[in-house]
Amino acid sequence: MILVTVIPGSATRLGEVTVATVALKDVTKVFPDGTVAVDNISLDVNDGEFMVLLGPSGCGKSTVLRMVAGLEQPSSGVILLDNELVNDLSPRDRRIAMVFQDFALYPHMTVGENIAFPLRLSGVEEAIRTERVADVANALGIGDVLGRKPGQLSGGQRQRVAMGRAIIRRPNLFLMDEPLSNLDSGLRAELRAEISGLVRELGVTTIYVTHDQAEALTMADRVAIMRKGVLQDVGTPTQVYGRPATLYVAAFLGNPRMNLLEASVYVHLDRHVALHLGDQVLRLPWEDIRARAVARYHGERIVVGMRAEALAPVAPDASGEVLRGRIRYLEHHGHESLAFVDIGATAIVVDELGGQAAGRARRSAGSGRFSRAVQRFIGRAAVPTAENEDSTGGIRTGVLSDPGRHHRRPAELAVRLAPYPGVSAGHPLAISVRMDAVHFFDDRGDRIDVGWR
Ligand SMILES: Nc1ncnc2c1ncn2[C@@H]1O[C@H](COP(=O)(O)OP(=O)(O)OP(=O)(O)O)[C@@H](O)[C@H]1O
Repeated sequence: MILVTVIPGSATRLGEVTVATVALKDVTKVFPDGTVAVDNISLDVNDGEFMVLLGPSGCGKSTVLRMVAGLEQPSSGVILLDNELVNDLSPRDRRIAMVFQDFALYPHMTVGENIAFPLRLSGVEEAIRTERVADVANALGIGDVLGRKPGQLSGGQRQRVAMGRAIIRRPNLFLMDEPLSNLDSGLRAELRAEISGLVRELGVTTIYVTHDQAEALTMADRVAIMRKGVLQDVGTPTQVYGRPATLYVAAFLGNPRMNLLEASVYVHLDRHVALHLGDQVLRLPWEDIRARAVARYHGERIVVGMRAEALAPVAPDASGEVLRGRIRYLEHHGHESLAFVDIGATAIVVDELGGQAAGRARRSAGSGRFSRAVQRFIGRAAVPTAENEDSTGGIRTGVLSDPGRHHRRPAELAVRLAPYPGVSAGHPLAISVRMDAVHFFDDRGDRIDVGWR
């Protein structure tokens, strides 16, 4: 891997950037045809921070970036750069540099001339231009190709030249829109380390747009996850991965994807909260700090999320929180194999591009003896009503079955196994579940939790 070398002192010479913070407050963008590309987003980017906007195609990431750059006007809301309202400031007055996916270099100019071009436009004299081009090119590891034309460069080198041309202007703020998406995966991995290393050395506040979660999780100080113009979650990679705010974020991040299973909640006072997954039951002990929060959904359906790292194959007779099923199929990835196990439960499939989860159904106070006891115990009125307990005392449907928001299908639990295990499809598997690593989401798709980050 080629590392970015920013020699001591050169960062200051290259950088000389001033403080830049970005704040979007209640920003909405509705295009003339009625498309709501950005829906009431508020987001603060700190000075020197590397903020990644992540989401599927069409969720509004580029529109946010273009509004910060001044290329689009917000329909409502304000954009502040360094606490100054810039809604009406032209792009050129914002000291912003943008790097796009389809960066265009001038084919007839050398690398050096391409990088120097913005300085030439602003009338910087040649001696200073030459010195700054050398600094930037060395920092980007392209100092030895300054005399070449773009056609004589690799894709990665061309992208570095584009970066160099953006950096040389000493922007306060970098805006990057999928700058790596045209490159092959090996080069992408190499360049993402270089780019994040370089902008950190330079200390330039950066907003970086991508739909690639690996880029987001590896490069960002913080990640802002969008869906259909709406901000879903903002946090460090560890926060959004480890404690996703919504079902959507949980489903979007991670490989393999988080297992999301429909569970019926049944409270066993003082003992545990039972989570019924089809015919199988997991128990969340009362001692678990989240048990009371989950107990509020007694008699209802929630979504239980388990990443593959929360699951481990165990001996068939193992006790504790164990799910049992049969392997439906295996995927071999070289360093590991994934078993997809039919455990007779229902999976909730979140539509990446579709609407948000169902609106919260109103919960009414319980009326039965058991309900009242639970209510007293957990101190809330969110317990089953006569209508949602069936005649056998079992649990009836909650509100997760709104087909417009999610769809359901038989669950195939993704479980990590050693590479090429001596098992095949049809083989029974017992899987232990680390209950402390399980996530809970309500019918609206919001995290059920105590406290927050
Ligand atoms: N000028 C425009 N007029 C009407 N709709 C637009 C316009 N520009 C973008 N849109 C729409 O706004 C929504 C958000 O687009 P945007 O380009 O911001 O999404 P994105 O998340 O950056 O997607 P991608 O990753 O594919 O670039 C999309 O539905 C898009 O079709």
